[in-house]
Amino acid sequence: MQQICSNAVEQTFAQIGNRVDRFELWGGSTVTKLDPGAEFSALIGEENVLTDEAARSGYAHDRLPYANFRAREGALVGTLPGLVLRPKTTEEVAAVVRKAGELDLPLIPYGRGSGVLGGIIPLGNELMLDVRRMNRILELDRENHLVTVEAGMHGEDFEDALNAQGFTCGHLPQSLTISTVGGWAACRGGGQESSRYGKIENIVVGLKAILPDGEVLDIRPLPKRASGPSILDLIVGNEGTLAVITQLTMRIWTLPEAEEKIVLALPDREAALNLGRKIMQAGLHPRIVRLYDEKETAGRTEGIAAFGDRPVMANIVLCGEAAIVAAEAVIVREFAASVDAVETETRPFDEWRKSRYVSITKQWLEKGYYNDTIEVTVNWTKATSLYDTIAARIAQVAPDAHFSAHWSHVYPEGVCQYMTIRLPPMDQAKALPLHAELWEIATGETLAHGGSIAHHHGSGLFRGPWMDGEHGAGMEVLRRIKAAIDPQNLFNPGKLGFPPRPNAIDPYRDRSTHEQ
Ligand SMILES: Cc1cc2nc3c(=O)[nH]c(=O)nc-3n(C[C@H](O)[C@H](O)[C@H](O)COP(=O)(O)OP(=O)(O)OC[C@H]3O[C@@H](n4cnc5c(N)ncnc54)[C@H](O)[C@@H]3O)c2cc1C
Repeated sequence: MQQICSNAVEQTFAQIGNRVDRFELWGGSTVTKLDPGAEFSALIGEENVLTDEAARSGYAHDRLPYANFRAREGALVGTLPGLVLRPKTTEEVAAVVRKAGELDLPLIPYGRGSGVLGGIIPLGNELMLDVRRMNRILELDRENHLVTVEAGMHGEDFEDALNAQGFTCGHLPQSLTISTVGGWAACRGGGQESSRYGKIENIVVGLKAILPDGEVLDIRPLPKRASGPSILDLIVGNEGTLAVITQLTMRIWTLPEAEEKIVLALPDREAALNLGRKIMQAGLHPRIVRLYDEKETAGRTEGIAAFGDRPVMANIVLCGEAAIVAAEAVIVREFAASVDAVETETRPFDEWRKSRYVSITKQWLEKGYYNDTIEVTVNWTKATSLYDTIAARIAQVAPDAHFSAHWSHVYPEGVCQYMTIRLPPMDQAKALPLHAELWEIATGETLAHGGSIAHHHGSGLFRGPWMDGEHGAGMEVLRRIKAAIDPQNLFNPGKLGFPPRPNAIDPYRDRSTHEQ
């Protein structure tokens, strides 16, 4: 499996890179020659159909690091979208989808392009369906603790509006300021407070979405059901391949009345992981659990003596009713003592909180580095071995590479390992295969450790080659569902390991030969 993945990714993206010029020439030409612009203008207004190249160029890729590396060299991974369409309502989305079906033109839903797996990259001049004009909160239901919001609403605006009413939705990704509510659900995202509020699939309880035939799917926001498999679960995480989400109904919570911050220095990573496990298995509800390896601890704790002989940091933050917070704090401190942790000043946490929505990737990119992040999940029993194995293998193949990790999404049964990999500035011809090899090591070892290849970033384009390894027979189930719901392959073709359209860039073209 590992070898397959390595070859697939390396060849796939090297190949796409080599073919870039051809695809740049294609940019917009096939679709704009057909000129369906007028047809869509009749549905959503001429001003909401963007045809010029400059506007379409802004939608050529998301924040997939590989695409950013290629962009540094002036190259595209895919094509430009044929047109950009900006509908305002669920009905307009339905009308656009029906028209796209009639014209047999594939489309890609677009939130704010903050995805990091290439989910919105057009592979053959797809229409880009920018949902950002759908940006209102439709209902705040205080009694049932639910909010209904349009999918294109800006994440930070949404959370700010809830806070102003005394609520939070509890989904606070690092990308809060650059993403949409619909994008969170489409990618099955996870926020920084997931240990208290859950991932987005625990928060979204109902939605409206448009299926590839233009039908409106309306999932009512009910507590729980036992009426067959969950359709909601099929749509949350579909990344635009099965449905365009137009509205979401989400749980909300009152803003917590009390908070307690506990910053700990621990002897090693194993102690930190044990602490996280104990906290979650005891049924506590911390809003933040952040466990850092030695490298990430060192970068955050300069000048704090406690980390001299205890080089690993844990930040635990409790919140809620004051009496519960006080009781949980007693238990956390008992657990901390049992793993030989020492409590220290809260400065590292306070500093993290101030910059919690700021990404450091851009600064590395600007300096010519190849920076990337990979988040996977694994059971507690395999967590230490997963880290050690990946760290050792990366050091072997790329001694100059940076590798570090933290664990900030914890569950009773296991943990998300969030890894940063970074290659120093070098020729791209050398860097890209090496970058692919680091991905193969991290992802292949995750599968070998029985883990999942993705915790919250989604799969998009880049993780396609590993989707069979991830799901086994389940991937064929997904392929059949996709083929049944979307027989024309209209919705975001070529993503999530699904087949691309004929004549589009096929990122999986050579995969079968590598599998032998
Ligand atoms: C610096 C940085 C930090 C990040 N931190 C986090 C984090 O903490 N947690 C986390 O979960 N993610 C994180 N991400 C990843 C990314 O921000 C999330 O995946 C986010 O949910 C994507 O939202 P978006 O609106 O930008 O979607 P886009 O990037 O526009 O789209 C992502 C995918 O979803 C599909 N899509 C978008 N909207 C819809 C819709 N309405 N209906 C159907 N499909 C749709 C697209 O077609 C695409 O496949 C981070 C990214 C960056 C760059």
